Amino acid sequence: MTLALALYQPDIAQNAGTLARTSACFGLSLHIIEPAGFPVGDAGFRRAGMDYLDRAAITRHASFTAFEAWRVHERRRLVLCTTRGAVAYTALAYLPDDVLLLGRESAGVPEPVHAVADARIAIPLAEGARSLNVALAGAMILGEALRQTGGFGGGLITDRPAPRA
Ligand SMILES: C[S@@+](CC[C@H](N)C(=O)[O-])C[C@H]1O[C@@H](n2cnc3c(N)ncnc32)[C@H](O)[C@@H]1O
Repeated sequence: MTLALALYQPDIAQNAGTLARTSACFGLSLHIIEPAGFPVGDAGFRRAGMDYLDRAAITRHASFTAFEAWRVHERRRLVLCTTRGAVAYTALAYLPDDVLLLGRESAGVPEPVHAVADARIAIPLAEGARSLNVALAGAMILGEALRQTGGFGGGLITDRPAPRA
């Protein structure tokens, strides 16, 4: 099993398309928790996802309740990425089948979703900064989770320094 990304009621098609492309590039599934603020076939979604959408494993869940039924059945942890996170994203020990949940652009996630998460993580920001773009936050957190769990693909030949010429 691999890590998975989940988007809570995403508002902006281009961000969701970017994250669909990111998921496809790392062979991960993307879970969209509806309602989204755009039709999932939206032109902006397709433009940002490009031809990677053909290989993206996207599941749409009609509600958070439906998403939770899937997740609990799969016995995966729910890791909420939130500006209100109690733990720095580099301090969490990720599991290879964690689901990384990103909140909606306009409002994050509601309190009951916050409460049900197994872990709540944040990317620490400079004093006074409110939040990152959701796709950038997802990419940073996914990078750390893949690094820790050995999830990067076979395209990486070596992580040793190149020999001197
Ligand atoms: C634009 S932000 C949401 C802003 C919203 N007002 C809030 O405070 O939750 C959209 C999503 O990106 C992710 N995100 C943005 N900045 C983050 C950070 N510094 N740490 C963790 N997640 C972040 C979270 O999943 C967040 O719900």
